[in-house]
Amino acid sequence: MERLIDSVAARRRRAAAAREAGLRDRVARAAVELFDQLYEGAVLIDAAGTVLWMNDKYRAILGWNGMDPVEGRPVEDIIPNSRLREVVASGRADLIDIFEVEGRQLVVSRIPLKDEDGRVSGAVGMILYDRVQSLKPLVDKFQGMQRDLETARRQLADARRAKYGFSQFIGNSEAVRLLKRQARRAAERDITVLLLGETGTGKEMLAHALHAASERQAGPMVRVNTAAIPENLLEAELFGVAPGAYTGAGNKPRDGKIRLAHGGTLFLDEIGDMPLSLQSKLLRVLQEREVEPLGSNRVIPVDVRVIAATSRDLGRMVEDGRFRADLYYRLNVLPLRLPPLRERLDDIEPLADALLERLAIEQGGRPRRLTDRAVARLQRHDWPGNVRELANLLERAALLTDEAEIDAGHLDGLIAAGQPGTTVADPVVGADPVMGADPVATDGPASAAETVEPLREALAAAERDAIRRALAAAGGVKTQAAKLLGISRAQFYEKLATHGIEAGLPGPRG
Ligand SMILES: Nc1ncnc2c1ncn2[C@@H]1O[C@H](COP(=O)(O)OP(=O)(O)OP(=O)(O)O)[C@@H](O)[C@H]1O
Repeated sequence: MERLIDSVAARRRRAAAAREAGLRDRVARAAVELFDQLYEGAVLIDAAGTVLWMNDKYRAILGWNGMDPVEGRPVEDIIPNSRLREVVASGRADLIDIFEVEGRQLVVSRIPLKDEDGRVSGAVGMILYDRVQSLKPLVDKFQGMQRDLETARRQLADARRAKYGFSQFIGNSEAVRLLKRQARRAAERDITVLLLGETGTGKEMLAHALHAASERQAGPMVRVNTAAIPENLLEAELFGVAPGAYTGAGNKPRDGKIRLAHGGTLFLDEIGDMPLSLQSKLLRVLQEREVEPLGSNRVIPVDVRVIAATSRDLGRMVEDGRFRADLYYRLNVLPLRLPPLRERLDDIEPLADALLERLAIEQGGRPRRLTDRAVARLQRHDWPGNVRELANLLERAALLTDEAEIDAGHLDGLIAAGQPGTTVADPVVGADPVMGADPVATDGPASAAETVEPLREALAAAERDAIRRALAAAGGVKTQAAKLLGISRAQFYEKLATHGIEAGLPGPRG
């Protein structure tokens, strides 16, 4: 009885298998017919790369002699440079490609065929379109867009690459040599660095050099200037935005600068200006190494090395409750102090030479030289705006004279015009802006024409004066000073940088 049941079951299984095989056969034939009708050309190969079938249209495109069979021959014998064998080997489809046959550009598609066990048993190649010429405008447009995208990507990558190395950080004084030694050691360790120094002492430049000498040099270097970004935009700028986080946020996520620095260095400039409300969120990034975009309930892991910089006294800000103590200790792992220019007068000459060379490259012509008296004059100034102020002064001095040498007389007036408390009238009445007020360094009596200051200089001096007064009135608080002047915080910060004014120390110096 059991044997009878077994043989009935076996017969049923055989009948089902035969039905399935028949069905598969019919489907395969229908598919081949469909290929033949739908496509400009179609070819089928087996796992060994042998042609099993090719439709007449493909044969015609190849100019194949109708008498010669293509079946049973290696696919490359029939279609030179065919890539169907690669599709068999990889098991991956080439959904769309442009392929040249007999000098004609064809739009083709290659798809692997798999058996029930998922093994690749062959491949089918289809010519989707054989008149690529008519697609040329579209293809050109696409290629153009791809080129633009590549250029934009390259430019962005360049902008995010470190701009300076240690060798460009000029200075032979003991203080700078020590700083560079410490910075080189810091670069090798993947730890947080805090750069402390007055405005224009080279904090940003050193941050770039640290990144360039670190293991992260191939990664991005992303700078955020906390003081230059309005408070209400800073959170989104730093942490990013989830889709639809607020009205107008759009429906695509926007990466913040912290995320953009992933794998590289995040340079937080003017960290002392970070609003208290964001300080705790930043602390979390440093502690947990993850960032939570605005309006998101998801955290994203980030791998960044943080370099922070400030011209403020962060310790004092902690005492005054304006900076979180826990964030301060997180940042202050390795503090590096950048000495002001007045503490390293010997560096002025090499710095000035390098800056004049840079000017000559930018503006063309040969670099100007400084006379000994000019160097001595520069060394008598106390440089509240440090190297940036020196660079601005040399640029203006170079504009004032066509001579190859810049002498003390060219510098006196410019230095006097930049002094705190100088008003528009001062240079003409008190100190001569061109020939100078210092009798020791003046080269001779000035003519009336020489005492007239270019309007640009006069306006700049007036602006500098107004900024200094506002800072003094606001007790050094930038936001307040910007308000007094009726300009935005960002504009105010830019002006400070342009004039080389150190915001923390308003009023006369030296
Ligand atoms: N040691 C140096 N060698 C050569 N150039 C320097 C040096 N220090 C500063 N500079 C130049 O001086 C200018 C100001 O430097 P930088 O912006 O790095 O200063 P900073 O301390 O970051 O200023 P701020 O605090 O105002 O942002 C830049 O043009 C920089 O190239």
